[in-house]
Amino acid sequence: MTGDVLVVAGAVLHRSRVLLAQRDYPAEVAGLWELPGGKVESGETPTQALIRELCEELDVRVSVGAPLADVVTPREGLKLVAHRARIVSGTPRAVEHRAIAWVDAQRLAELDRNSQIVPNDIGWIRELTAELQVRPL
Ligand SMILES: Nc1nc2c([nH]c(=O)n2[C@H]2C[C@H](O)[C@@H](COP(=O)(O)OP(=O)(O)OP(=O)(O)O)O2)c(=O)[nH]1
Repeated sequence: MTGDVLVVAGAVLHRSRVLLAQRDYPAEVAGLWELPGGKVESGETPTQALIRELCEELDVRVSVGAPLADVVTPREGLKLVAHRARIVSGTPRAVEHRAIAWVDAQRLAELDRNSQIVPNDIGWIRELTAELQVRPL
């Protein structure tokens, strides 16, 4: 349907870790961790939007891979998808977030247990936790 908002997030993977970003706003989610990303703008593909967002938010160039299984629809008119991504150039830094962190499966599970993940992302985090456990250190 036109007018729907699509948000694309990146599961940036390196060996057995994924890059998480800590939100600084709004108050309800400030301090919680998410996959970086943002809204797909008109005329963009989700891949193009993710490349742009990760450049703006992390100051890196990425290549975009396969989507995670979970498609999240927190409310009507809003859909969230996540794609695996890899850094092809640059060193990530928190341009728009409070902090960023490379997180392994154990730390990811701990953040989930402690309710430190934004609620919409929990399906992705569980999928990633399982995936990171079988990736080479
Ligand atoms: N980026 C991102 N947004 C998420 C995640 N989970 C989740 O519910 N969201 C929501 C929060 C926001 O309502 C929306 C994306 O907003 P945003 O502020 O990151 O994106 P943006 O840069 O395009 O937005 P804007 O502030 O320029 O309007 O999706 C996630 O893992 N990553």
